[in-house]
Amino acid sequence: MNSTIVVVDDDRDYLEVLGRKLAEIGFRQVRLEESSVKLAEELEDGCAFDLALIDMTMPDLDGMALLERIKSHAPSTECIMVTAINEARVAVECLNKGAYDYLVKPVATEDLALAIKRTLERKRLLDLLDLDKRDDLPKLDNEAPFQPIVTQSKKMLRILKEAELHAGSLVPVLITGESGTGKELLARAIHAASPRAQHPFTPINMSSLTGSLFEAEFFGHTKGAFTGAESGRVGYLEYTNKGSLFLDEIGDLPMELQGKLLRVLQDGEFSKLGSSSRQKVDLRFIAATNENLEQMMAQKRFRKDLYYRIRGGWLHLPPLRERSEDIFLLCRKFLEKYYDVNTDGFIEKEALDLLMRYSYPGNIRELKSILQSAVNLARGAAIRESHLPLHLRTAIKDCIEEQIQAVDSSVLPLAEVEKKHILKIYKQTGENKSRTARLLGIGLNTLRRKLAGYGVQ
Ligand SMILES: Nc1ncnc2c1ncn2[C@@H]1O[C@H](COP(=O)(O)OP(=O)(O)OP(=O)(O)O)[C@@H](O)[C@H]1O
Repeated sequence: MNSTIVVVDDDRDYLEVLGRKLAEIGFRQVRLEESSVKLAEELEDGCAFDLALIDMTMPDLDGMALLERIKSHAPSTECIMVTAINEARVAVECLNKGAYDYLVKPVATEDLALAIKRTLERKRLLDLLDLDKRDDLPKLDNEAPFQPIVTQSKKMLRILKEAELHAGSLVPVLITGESGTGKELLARAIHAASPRAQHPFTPINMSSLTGSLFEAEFFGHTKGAFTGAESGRVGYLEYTNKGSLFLDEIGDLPMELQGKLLRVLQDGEFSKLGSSSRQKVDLRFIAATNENLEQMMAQKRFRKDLYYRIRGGWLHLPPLRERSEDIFLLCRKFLEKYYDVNTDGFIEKEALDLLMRYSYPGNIRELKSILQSAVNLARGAAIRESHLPLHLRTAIKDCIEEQIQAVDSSVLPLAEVEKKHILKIYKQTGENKSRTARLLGIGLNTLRRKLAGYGVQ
């Protein structure tokens, strides 16, 4: 596991005992420290850990004094006190001073694992709350898993930090966003940043599942389970054991299969087709959709219990048109295979202008395919306007004309201009009220009121 832990105890033998137990539980980043004074100095110099396991009785600086110093200099380090004396007064004092838990020696591995799990879960929740309050941009602790996601958008960088915080825990994560915004890429990054990174990541397209396929695909089957089952087959659940299951397009899962999926999520147990024995699996679930699940629930097309089960953490990816600062970076990333992107000449200014102004209904996937086609047409030369698809050039020309008309219509009363604009966007979104409200930056109720005023239901 990726959390950083420091254990402080002046008794070298006990330090090593705890070190071994932590390795057994799966923690890899553990520091064993005999000197509480040395650790306090380092923490005061800015060093931080996710968790400190602190012995109470130590010479020079005892556990209680170290706890106080940690809470004033590195408050985000959670502390668990470890003591030889089981005394309620001492325990209460430690908790009052900011320790999260209190363990009595000798500590059983299961108790240690449980206390650490609870403490790190609380830390994750506090870090998530803190993220909402902060104005500065949070840094990723482990950048490598998120490297494939190219972005400099502040919105996106905050989402990546949130994703990193969820990655360390077991909570199911729901990723929403329009098609092509990078939901699968983010799901892969969460898996890679999680303690499960060495185990399988299995993407499943839920829209392709039918009633009979669901069980065969998820549970697998034994030899002879049904006509034609000439050999046994391992299903997604068994294959992915200890890894992450990516439930893509979950909004497209037929209602009759949602109950079956819910049972899988709740029980973590299943029986192969053709077998009566139950098998247990240890899985992390990540789901994604470009549907509005809340709307689907209101229309009774998506089960509420399943929704709350999959939405432990919720990450919503903004469309590319809301992070246009990423367009140039993405162009560089997608073209670096074919061009020397360190020189300015790989794409002509007019072509870049068009790419920067386009609205990308297909998001990053669309940008990628536009560039792939442009590379083919340019045959090694810099990409020019004429290498870009006609629909993109036309869309931008139309948009410029509309802007000119909008200026011409400045003699219209303001209410009339507003009405025209709202109705235009409403039409462009296929009469989708939520999207229209989001694009216009107004509340859904305000939009409904205005549409009703224009005689649109
Ligand atoms: N920030 C990014 N940086 C680099 N490549 C990206 C980024 N976001 C998306 N991509 C690329 O864009 C393409 C679409 O991404 P992805 O499949 O993850 O989107 P999606 O939201 O899951 O789409 P859908 O809803 O259609 O399944 C992929 O080739 C992916 O690698």
